Amino acid sequence: MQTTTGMALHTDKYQINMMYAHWVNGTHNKKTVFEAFFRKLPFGNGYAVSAGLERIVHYIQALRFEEDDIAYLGEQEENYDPGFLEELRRFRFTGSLFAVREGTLVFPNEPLLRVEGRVFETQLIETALLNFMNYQTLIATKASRIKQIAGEDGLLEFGTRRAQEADAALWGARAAYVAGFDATSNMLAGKMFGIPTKGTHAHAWVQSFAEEEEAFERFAKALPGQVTLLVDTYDTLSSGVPNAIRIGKKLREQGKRLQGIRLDSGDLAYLSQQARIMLDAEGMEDVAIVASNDLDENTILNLKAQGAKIDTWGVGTQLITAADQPALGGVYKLVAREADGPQGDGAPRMEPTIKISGNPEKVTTPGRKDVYRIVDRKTGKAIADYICLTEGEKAPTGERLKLFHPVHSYLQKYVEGYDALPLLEAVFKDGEQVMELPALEEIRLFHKRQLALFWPQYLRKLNPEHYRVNLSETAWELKMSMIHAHTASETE
Ligand SMILES: Nc1ncnc2c1ncn2[C@@H]1O[C@H](COP(=O)(O)OP(=O)(O)OP(=O)(O)O)[C@@H](O)[C@H]1O
Ligand SMILES: O=P(O)(O)OC[C@H]1O[C@H](OP(=O)(O)OP(=O)(O)O)[C@H](O)[C@@H]1O
Ligand SMILES: O=C(O)c1cccnc1
Repeated sequence: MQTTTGMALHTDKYQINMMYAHWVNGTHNKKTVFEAFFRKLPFGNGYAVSAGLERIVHYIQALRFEEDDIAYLGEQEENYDPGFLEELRRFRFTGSLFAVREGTLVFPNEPLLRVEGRVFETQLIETALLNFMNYQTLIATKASRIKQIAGEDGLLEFGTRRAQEADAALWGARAAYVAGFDATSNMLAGKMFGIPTKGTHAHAWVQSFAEEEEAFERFAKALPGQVTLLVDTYDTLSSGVPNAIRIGKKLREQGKRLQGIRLDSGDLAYLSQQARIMLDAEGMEDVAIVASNDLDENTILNLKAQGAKIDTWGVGTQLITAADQPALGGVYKLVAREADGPQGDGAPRMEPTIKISGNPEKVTTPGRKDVYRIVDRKTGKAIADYICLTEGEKAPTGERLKLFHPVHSYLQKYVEGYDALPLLEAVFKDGEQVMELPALEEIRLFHKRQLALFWPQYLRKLNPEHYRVNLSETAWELKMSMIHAHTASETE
């Protein structure tokens, strides 16, 4: 389930077969550089929220082929050579990982991960890395959209029962918390990650007693400090709310307080307004109204526009399954490889590599790259992201900088008076973890600060402005020369 040990086989068979073919050819220790990025933002959003790194780190730390993995591989129809299986027995990740921090706002075509190492290991981990990065980034992005609309209202993650199995529920709850949700209903997620947990009660609680009022009373007696009553089992306004008010009064007499009521069906705008009037008439202005029922950012926005009196939103299915776009299309592409032929005495000589496609959006950008967030010193706001090669050119340092659109090169501009914040940070170097992972609260805060770096037009839910990700001139020229070299050799 949530374990990251024993996950060496959490990969596609073609990775094992490529590892094998490299081993047979004696090329398995050749150095490679891969970068992971996505091409299209989900949900029509203006940004995505990076997530998944913590799990990636745990996965890499624990990456070993256990004896039962080796035995299973030995049974495959490929009939792998025992020498290869022996090599897998000794397998350890010896490469380097550079990654953007969880909670970072990220954009299409910029590397979120850069993995460097022997092709034997960089190829193996592709599947798991994309699996973790794509799902968690998707859910963090969906949660961030909901948070943008909910503002300072409470947000509870209720998705577990509808999630695509247990891992999705747990890591999805964490991704939602990173992006601004306040609590989860999933107790294991609370225990594992330290996310605050919250819960009301279900219709079954009310149904298990003859009378709704009795059910409320018994619940309040058992949990006097934590009473949020679900008021829609029979009839919200004629039964649920009046009964909740009666319990609220009793609690008040005991010096306690009814925390809230929960609405879970019907017209949530109308019912919340009426319930608010009824509660306020009894001096219960401090009793919160919680709403749930297939909510997402659109229904929440709509309900707010209708003047719904809802303080806290419980969001499940739509968030945890990213229902309107159930996958993020992140990819992992080879950008540099160890050159053939004799190597010098020092580090291996690397050369860029490109993937050509008839679709210009799918042509990869060759070379080992870094990405910087260019922030205007005067406004403190991000202007654009800037991708440049790690070798053969200078990282941006504040002087006049030419920005290039990576696909439409005629789109260019110059910027000055900026800070260039590097987004990719070293997480592993030569197999050793060099970054201490931040605590979850720190990640959440970091995400909040990230949002403050962007003008609101990039953050709005509907038709946001397009934030630019640019290539350095040198990276652009390398890409063009490699495209030309390939197309020229094709026409020869
Ligand atoms: N005032 C409103 N404006 C827009 N959408 C609303 C409003 N009130 C509720 N909704 C949403 O409309 C949908 C109503 O779905 P549905 O008709 O299945 O629920 P219901 O009949 O009220 O409850 P259930 O079938 O769960 O008992 C939900 O997604 C809910 O969040
Ligand atoms: O609607 P979601 O955003 O997924 O939130 C979680 C839902 O789970 C519970 O419902 P339950 O499982 O009892 O089903 P029902 O209310 O949909 O009948 C709760 O009452 C919410 O309606
Ligand atoms: O605590 C709740 O109200 C809750 C938890 C999970 C799913 N729906 C509601």
